[in-house]
Amino acid sequence: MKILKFGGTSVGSVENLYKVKEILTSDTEEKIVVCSAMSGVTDQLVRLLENIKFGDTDAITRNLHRLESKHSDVIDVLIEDVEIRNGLKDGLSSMITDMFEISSQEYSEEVNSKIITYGETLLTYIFSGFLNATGVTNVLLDAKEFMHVDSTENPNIEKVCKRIHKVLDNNIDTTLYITQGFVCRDIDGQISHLKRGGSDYTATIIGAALNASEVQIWTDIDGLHNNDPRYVEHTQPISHLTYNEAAELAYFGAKILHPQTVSPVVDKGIPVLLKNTFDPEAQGTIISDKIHKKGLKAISAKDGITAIKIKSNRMLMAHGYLRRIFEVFDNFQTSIDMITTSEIAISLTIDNTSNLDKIIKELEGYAEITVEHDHSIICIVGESVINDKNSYKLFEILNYIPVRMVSYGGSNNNISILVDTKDKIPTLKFLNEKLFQVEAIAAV
Ligand SMILES: Nc1ncnc2c1ncn2[C@@H]1O[C@H](COP(=O)(O)OP(=O)(O)O)[C@@H](O)[C@H]1O
Ligand SMILES: N[C@@H](CC(=O)OP(=O)(O)O)C(=O)O
Repeated sequence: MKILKFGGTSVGSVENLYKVKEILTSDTEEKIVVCSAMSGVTDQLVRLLENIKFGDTDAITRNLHRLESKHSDVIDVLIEDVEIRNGLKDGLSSMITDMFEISSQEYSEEVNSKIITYGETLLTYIFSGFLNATGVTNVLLDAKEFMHVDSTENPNIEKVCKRIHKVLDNNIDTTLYITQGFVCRDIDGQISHLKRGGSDYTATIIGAALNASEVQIWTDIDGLHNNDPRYVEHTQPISHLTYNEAAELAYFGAKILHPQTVSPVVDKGIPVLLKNTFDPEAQGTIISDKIHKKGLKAISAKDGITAIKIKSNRMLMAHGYLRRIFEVFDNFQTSIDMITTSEIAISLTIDNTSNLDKIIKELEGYAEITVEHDHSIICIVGESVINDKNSYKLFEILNYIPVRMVSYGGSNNNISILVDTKDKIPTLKFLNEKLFQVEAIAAV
């Protein structure tokens, strides 16, 4: 059994859905296919949720009609048989009616999750219908029946395993299943959802639950590149990554992978392949526990970072001071990403600022606090990267860009620097040239 996940761009148009069909029919192995919403649809649903919050019924109506016609147009082009086409359109209309009903309710967490996951529901319904109509027999599974993850940080794989086996046992003659990414149920059985981009995580949770032979993540690029291709030219795909490397890169901003993607499959050693829907022959990236090459692999950047400097002469020669500071962050369930210390000051970074005011108020009781927003962590990753003979070159960045913090040696596999977000792109470009010897480089 293989798990294949197709992202928003891969299922974002009729033309692309044909490409996905080709990939699915290229072999006969048993597969579960996890699909995202068509690209742009989840963002549209986020806007719909704003309309619901403000009780803006005109905007809700406009939004839902736009959503219906977008999906209805896809059915028109995909399905030739009139009867099947009309049947699918009836189903679509009744889903939109359900959405109207939910949108008339008072806004709540459950309304939020029900609405925001509808993009996956609509797309999988149409795609499964299209495959069946064109002779590719499949069964559409409702992910809400088995994705009981309890807590998104710590999914209950055993529970998912039991439930998904039950669902599969009801369909033993099938070798192709289509299901939705992103949606799940929480510990109380309420409909919930994973974080944005979470369908990758759905795929690896299912992969772990079923002990799949591999999980394939199909997207619009030929694997994880050694730098962010949105900002840097001449990036290269990486053929092999370890789970550690992939987890660091995903956590520190490599958008191609949801940050939690690899965690469910690490213990079971299930490989994760990153493949390009638009170039299926390209090798892509294999993520596994095997170290193919040590040293520098890739650079990524995570935005939205806040730096906090905590300064106090009382730290001088005192013990127990760090513990008190960490306790404050712990009490407000705020995790710390980077940390550097001197004898009288500590600088640290957080990305979740929802409790920042309370944290500062408490810290101000015994230290002078300075807060700087809009920073980015630039992360240089590779197994034993700190021993790579080229790594020292990254410090030349200090000649050109004001670096706020440096973290070296916390792990052998990661060197991080903190810069103002306005310096992120020049930093990524500079490091690309220095570390990967790429000639084309923008002037810094
Ligand atoms: N290091 C990286 N390697 C590859 N792609 C990256 C990297 N960093 C950012 N990206 C971007 O991630 C995009 C894929 O994002 P993703 O959310 O996985 O798309 P989808 O879910 O629609 O398949 C790529 O088009 C690319 O621009
Ligand atoms: N549709 C959801 C979940 C997801 O994983 O999407 P994508 O695979 O397109 O990143 C989102 O936009 O967040």
